[in-house]
Amino acid sequence: MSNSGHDEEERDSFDDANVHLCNPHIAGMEQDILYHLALGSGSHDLVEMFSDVRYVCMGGTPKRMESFAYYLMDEIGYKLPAGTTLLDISHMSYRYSMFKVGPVLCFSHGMGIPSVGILLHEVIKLMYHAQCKNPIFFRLGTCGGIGIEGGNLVITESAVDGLLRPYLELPVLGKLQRKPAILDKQLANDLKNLRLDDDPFSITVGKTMCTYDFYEGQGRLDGAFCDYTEEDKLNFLKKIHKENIVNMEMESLCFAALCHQAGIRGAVICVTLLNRLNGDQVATPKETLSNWQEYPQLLVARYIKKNMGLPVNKPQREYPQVVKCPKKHSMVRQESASFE
Ligand SMILES: O=P(O)(O)O[C@@H]1C[C@H](O)[C@@H](CO)O1
Ligand SMILES: O=c1cc[nH]c(=O)[nH]1
Repeated sequence: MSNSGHDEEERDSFDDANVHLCNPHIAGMEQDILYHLALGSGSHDLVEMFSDVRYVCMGGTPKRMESFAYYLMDEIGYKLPAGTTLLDISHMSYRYSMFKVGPVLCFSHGMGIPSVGILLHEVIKLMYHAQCKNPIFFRLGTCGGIGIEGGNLVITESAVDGLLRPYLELPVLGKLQRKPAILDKQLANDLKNLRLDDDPFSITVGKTMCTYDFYEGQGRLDGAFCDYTEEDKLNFLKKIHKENIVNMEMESLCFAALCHQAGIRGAVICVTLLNRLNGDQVATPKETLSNWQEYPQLLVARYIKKNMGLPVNKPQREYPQVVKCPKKHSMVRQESASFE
């Protein structure tokens, strides 16, 4: 049995397999309206529009995903049909954004489990209706590092909730359902191995704590409410760090659980915005943050290019280098003069 919950023979047959839905009702429906994407199996020719999709990339903001779509176009050498521009395919939904670059679909998923969960239901159904073969899903996010300085990458090995439980718990028809939050270990390792010596970031593979809130849920002292001390906070962060939890964000649990349930290989790659052992506020200049947000994109673009048989290259532009310090949880960043 592989870590995706499917045995190797089953996995091999996935390589050319359509996405199957664990829902007997959909096949019998006259049409399926993907309401939050402003698409439908009756209103759109989903096979014509999307059957060539092999990679689904998602992240919090529309801007990040649009930039990623443009970056991918350059990287994979994809040309838009003459006279057309990159369109937000689901702009009529006013909920999520969606861009297609050849075999890659890029979505914004908003913040938190409810938002990414709705998107994932509809994207998984889209893959099914479009008869996509064995798509791979990536979340390209931001996170708070635990013992890792800002501007480095974490690839999630497995996700836990705020109580360190490795499943998504969802009330369904008045009962709690538990969906195991398992990610593909091979995919995580393959991504990690794509780091190049010149890269300005380190990559850590470890456990991610996925919370329902950015402030109290992540033990911050700077929310509108707080009834614990700095010592309480640090004790908690150090305790979970000992359990190999290396970052906190707000979507990985649901992403892992729904990908696993659908039999889809998935990976979560987040850039750290700060080391939570040193503080709570995200005080890094915006320009630096937007540079850091490109790091997960570099790695995922490399994975896609390698899979497509294209050469993998080092970053095409200069990024500031990380300088390691001897102190345990500490690294300082050497800002390049042209950068700030
Ligand atoms: O993909 P993003 O950068 O939105 O993910 C993290 C988790 C929350 O959605 C958000 C909090 O700032 O950032
Ligand atoms: O600390 C952080 C930073 C980004 N996203 C989070 O959820 N937490």
